[in-house]
Amino acid sequence: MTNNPSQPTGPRHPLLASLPDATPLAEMTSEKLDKMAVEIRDVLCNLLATRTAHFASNLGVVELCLALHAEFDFRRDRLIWDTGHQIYPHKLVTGRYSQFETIRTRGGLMGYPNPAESVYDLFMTGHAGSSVSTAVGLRSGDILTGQPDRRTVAVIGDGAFPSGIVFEALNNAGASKENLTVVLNDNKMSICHRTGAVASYLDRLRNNPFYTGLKNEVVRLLDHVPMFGDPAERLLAQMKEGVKAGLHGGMLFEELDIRYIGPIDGHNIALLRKYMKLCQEAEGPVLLHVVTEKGHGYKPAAEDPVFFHTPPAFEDRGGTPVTRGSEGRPPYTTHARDAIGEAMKRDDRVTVITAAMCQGNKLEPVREQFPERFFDVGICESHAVAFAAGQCKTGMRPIVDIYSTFLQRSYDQIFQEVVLQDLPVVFMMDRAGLTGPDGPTHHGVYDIGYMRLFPNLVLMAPGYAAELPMMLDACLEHDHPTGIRYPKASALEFEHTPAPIEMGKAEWIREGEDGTIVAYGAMLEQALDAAEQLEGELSVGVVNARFVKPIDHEMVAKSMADGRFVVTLEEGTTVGGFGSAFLESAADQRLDTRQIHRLALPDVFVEHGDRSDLLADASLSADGIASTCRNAASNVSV
Ligand SMILES: Cc1ncc(C[n+]2csc(CCOP(=O)(O)OP(=O)(O)O)c2C)c(N)n1
Ligand SMILES: CC(=O)[C@@H](O)[C@H](O)COP(=O)(O)O
Ligand SMILES: [Mg+2]
Repeated sequence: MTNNPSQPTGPRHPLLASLPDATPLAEMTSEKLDKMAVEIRDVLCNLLATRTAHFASNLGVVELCLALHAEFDFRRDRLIWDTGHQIYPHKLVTGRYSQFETIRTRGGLMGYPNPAESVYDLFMTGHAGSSVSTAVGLRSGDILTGQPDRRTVAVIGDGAFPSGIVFEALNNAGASKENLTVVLNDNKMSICHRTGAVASYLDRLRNNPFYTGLKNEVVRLLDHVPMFGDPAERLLAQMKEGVKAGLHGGMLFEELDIRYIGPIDGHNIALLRKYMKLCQEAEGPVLLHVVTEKGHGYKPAAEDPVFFHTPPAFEDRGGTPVTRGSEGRPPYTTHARDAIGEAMKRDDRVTVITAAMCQGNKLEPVREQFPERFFDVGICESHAVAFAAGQCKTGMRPIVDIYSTFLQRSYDQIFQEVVLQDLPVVFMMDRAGLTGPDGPTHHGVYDIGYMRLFPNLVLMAPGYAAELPMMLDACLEHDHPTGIRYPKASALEFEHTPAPIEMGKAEWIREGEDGTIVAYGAMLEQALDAAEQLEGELSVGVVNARFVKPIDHEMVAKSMADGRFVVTLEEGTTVGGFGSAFLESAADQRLDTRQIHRLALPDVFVEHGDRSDLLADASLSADGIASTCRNAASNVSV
C-alpha cells in the first residue's frame, strides 16, 4: 500500500464508492468485507500524504468497524466510539466517502464524530473515557422510551479504559443488568505505551489460554482433579475453581456482573461477526475483549505507533515513509519541556506529571533523564491533579504538564485538592488556544475563565520564547498554586531583553501616544506586527500583560491614561477571559471602559481549521488588530 495523493481516489475504491450508507454491509460476505478493508486502508494512506491526521488508531480498527456495521444497524442501534479519533473507517462506510478528502480542513468533515454530519454519529467527542457512560445512558433512555430493541455498543481503547469514569459506568452497567456491549479495543497502546495496573491486567488476559488456544486442553486436565474428599482435596478444588475462573479471564468484570468474552482477534472479520452475534444474544452487559494492532496494515505504523498516532504528512516511498522537514521556530511546547528538564536538573523536589500526553508534550527526554520523577498516570486527569496535590503536601514541587482542554476533566481537583489547600502545584497548560484541525473538542479556550475564578492561584502566559523558562522558575519559587498557558504555536523569538518576572506585573514593550495594545500571552507577536503596521499612522504602545491573575492594575490605568484607546488580545473565549479581567479592573478604578476594545474568540464553538485562519476570523491577526486600532482611534477622537 502506498500513498500517492496525485491519483484520484474514486475509481480506486469501488466498494466504498458504491456505499450509500452502512446498510449494504449486512449482506456482504466476510471475504468482501476483507476487500473493503483494503480499500479503507488505501484511503487512509492517501490522506496522510496530504495532511496530519490520526492514522495508526484508524488503521487498527478497520475490521472491527466493518464487523460492527455488518452485524448491527447503527441508524437505529447505538454506537459510541470512545474519544473519536478512530472514527475514520466509520465515516468512510456511513456515506461520507466522497467528502472524506476534506477531513480536518476548514468547512470539511471533522476528524471526530459529529452529529451534524450523520445520523451514525451520536455525540461530538474528542475527549477520552465517556463512551461507556453515554452508552449506559442511551440504553436506559431507550428502555424508558419503549425502544428496548435498539442495541447499544461502546467501543473503547485500552488507553482510555483506565479512566475513572469508565469504572463508574461499569459499576452502573453491572448493577443495571441491562443489555449493553462494551468492545474493549486492546492494541497495547495509548498514544505512548500504556501504563498502569489495568495495562498489566490486560496483558495477563492476552496470555489467557482462551486466546492462546490452550483453553480446552487445560480445562480437560482440570476436570480430572477431584472436587470432594479430604481437606487437601478441598483446597485443590478451590484452586481448581480459581484456575477455571482465571481461564475465562475477565474476573474483574465478571465480579461486577459484566460478562467477559475474549480476547479475540480483532483483525478477523468472520470471527468478529460471530462474536458480535453472541453479544447480541447475551442477557445483560457484555465486555468483548478484542485484540488489535495499532497501525495494522502499514508496517512502519505498526512498528512505531507512537510516531504514527498523528504523524505529519508523509509520502510513502517503497514502504518507507518520508516526511517533509518542518523548519522554523520551535513551538512553545519545546521551550516548556526544556524548562521543565532544567528545573528538574536543578531541584530534585521537582516532578512532572502527564496524563498520557508524554509524546504531545514532547516529554520523552525528561522521561529518559528522570524516570523516577516522571509520572505518566494514564488518561486520568482528575487523578493527575489530586496526585500532584498529594506529592506537593510532602514537600515535592510537582508540575502538571497538561493540555488546557483536558485539564477541564479535573476541575474539582483543582478547586478542592490544590487551590483550597493553597498547594504550590504548577499547571503547565499546553494547547491553550486554538488547536487547529482538531477543532472544538480540543481548542483550549476556556482555561483563562475557569482558572481565574480561584483565590490563591497565580496565572500567567508568556508572550515570547525566552519568557517561558523565566515564568516556570518564578512559579517554582512561589509557595502557592500557579498556572502558565501557551498555545500550539511556534514561540516568538525577537531582540529583546526580558524584564524580570515580578508576580502580577506586566511588561511594557513599547510606548504609544494614541493607544495601547495589551496582549495576554502569544498574541504579543500579532500585537507587535500590528503596531509596526500602524507606524506613521497611529502611535500605539504594546504591553505584554504576562498575568491575568492578579492583573496589573497599574498597567491597566497607565495603558488608558490621557484617553488612549486600549485593545486587549487573548487566544481564548471572550467570556470571562483576559479582556473581562481588564474591564473589571478598569471599572473598579472608575476608568472610562468605553476606551476598551476586546479582541478574543467569539462565544461560539470555534470549528476546526488552520489556526491562523481561525484567529483572523476573530480579528486576532496583525491586520485585524490594526484595523481595530484604527476604529478605536476614530471613536476616541469623536
Ligand atoms: C480526556 C483525554 N485525555 C487525553 C486525550 C488524548 N488522547 C487521545 S487518544 C489517546 C490515546 C487513547 O488510547 P486508546 O484509547 O487505547 O486508543 P488508541 O489510540 O490506542 O486506538 C490520548 C491519550 C484525550 N483525547 N482525552
Ligand atoms: C485524539 C487526541 O486527543 C489526540 O490525539 C490529539 O489529537 C493530539 O493533539 P496534538 O496533535 O496537538 O498533540
Ligand atoms: Mg489503545
